[in-house]
Amino acid sequence: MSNSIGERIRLTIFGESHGSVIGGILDGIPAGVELPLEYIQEKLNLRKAKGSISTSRQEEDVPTFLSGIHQGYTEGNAIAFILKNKNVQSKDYELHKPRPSHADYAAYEKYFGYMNLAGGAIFSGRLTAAFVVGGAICQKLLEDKGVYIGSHIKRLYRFQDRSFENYEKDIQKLSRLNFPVLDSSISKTMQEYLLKIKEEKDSIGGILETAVVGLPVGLGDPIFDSLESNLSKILFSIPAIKGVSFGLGFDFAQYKGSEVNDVLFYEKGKVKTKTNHNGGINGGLSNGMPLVFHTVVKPTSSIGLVQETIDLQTQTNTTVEIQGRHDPAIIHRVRPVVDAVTAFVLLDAYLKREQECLWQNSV
Ligand SMILES: Cc1cc2nc3c(=O)[nH]c(=O)nc-3n(C[C@H](O)[C@H](O)[C@H](O)COP(=O)(O)O)c2cc1C
Ligand SMILES: C=C(O[C@@H]1CC(C(=O)O)=C[C@@H](OP(=O)(O)O)[C@H]1O)C(=O)O
Repeated sequence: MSNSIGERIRLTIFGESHGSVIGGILDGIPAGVELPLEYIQEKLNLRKAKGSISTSRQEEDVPTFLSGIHQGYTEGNAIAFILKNKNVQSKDYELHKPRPSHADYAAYEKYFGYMNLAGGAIFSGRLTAAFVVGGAICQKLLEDKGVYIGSHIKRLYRFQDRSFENYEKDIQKLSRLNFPVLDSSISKTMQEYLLKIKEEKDSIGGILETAVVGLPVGLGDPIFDSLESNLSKILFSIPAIKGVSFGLGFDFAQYKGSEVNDVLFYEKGKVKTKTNHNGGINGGLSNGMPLVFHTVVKPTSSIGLVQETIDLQTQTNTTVEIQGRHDPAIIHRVRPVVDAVTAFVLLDAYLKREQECLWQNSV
C-alpha cells in the first residue's frame, strides 16, 4: 500500500490537510533507545511556517504520542502519533477549478470526485509534518551511532550558496539554522528576494544539497533495494520534489572517466577515495565516503496571480485567482523533511547491515 514504506522499520502515514489530524505509525524501532521529545520537536520546528517567507497557516505541530515512547525511552512497540490540524480554512478553495500544477485535477479523476480535495487533502505538504516525526526518531538513532545528516539550499531561483567544505562542521551549523544556507550573506539576499516574490504573488523553487557523514561501508543492497533506489523513492514521495541526483548526477555527462573516477587509497589503515564524485555510493552500497545528493524543489504551484484553468462543473475554460495561504517557496521547509526521510532509509539499511554482521561473526 502506498501509505506505508520500509522493510525492517515501517512508516505508515495517515490524515488530510483539512481533516482533524494527521499522523503516523513507526514500527520496528528497538526498545530502550533514549528519545527526548525535545529532539523531535526541534526537527518539527524547522518545518514550521515562520514569518512572511512561508505560508501564513499557523499550526502548533506538537505531536501527541499514543504508544511506543515511555519516560523518554522507546518501548519496542509501534510508535503511534498524531498532530492536530487547527488552522483550517477550506472556504479558500474553489474545488471545481483545479489549480495549475497542483494535484487537484489528477486527484479529482483518480478518486471519481469523491475525495474532498480542500487544502490538497492527502496531496498537501501538510502531511510532511508526519514524515518529520517518524524520520526524526530515526535520525536520533543514527546520531547515537555517529551518523549525521544535513541539507542546505544550494540554489534558490538564481541565487547560489557555497557547497559543503567541512562536512561535519557544516552539518552542525545547518542543524541550528531555520533558513539553511551556508553563506550568511547569500542567505540574507535569498530571504529578501523571497519577500519580493511574495509581494509579486509569485513563487520560486530551488535545489537542496544533502550530505551524510559517519556511514559504515556496505549499507544497502544491489539491484532493486539499492541505496539510490530506496532514497529516490522516498524523496519523490515529498510533494514538489521533481528531481534527485547522486554525487555529480547529471553533470557526469560532461566528463571522461579519467576525470571523474574516484580513486581508492589507504589512510591510516582506512580505505577512502581521493574524490567523491559518486556521492558515497557504488553499486547501490555505501562506500564509506560521505553520502551526497541533490533534490530539486519546484516553485510552489499555488500563486496569487490570475492563471488559466478549467471549470469542472461547466466543462469550460476559465481563469482562477487562488486565494488562501501559500508558501512563496517551500524549499526551506522541505529541508527537515529531506533529512527525515533520508534518516528513515539509512536506519532501515543500517539495521539490515547489523543483522548481516551478526551472522558473519557467528559463523
Ligand atoms: C512543506 C510543504 C509545503 C507546501 N506548501 C504548498 C503551498 O502552500 N501551496 C502549494 O500549492 N503547494 C505547496 N506544496 C507543494 C504541493 O503540496 C505539491 O506541489 C502538490 O501536492 C503537487 O504535487 P507535485 O508537485 O509533487 O506534483 C508544499 C509542499 C511541501 C512539502
Ligand atoms: C499546512 C501546511 O502547508 C500547506 C501546504 C499546502 C499544499 O498545497 O501543499 C497548502 C497550504 O494549505 P492551506 O491552504 O490549508 O493553508 C499550506 O498552508 C503545512 O505545511 O503544515
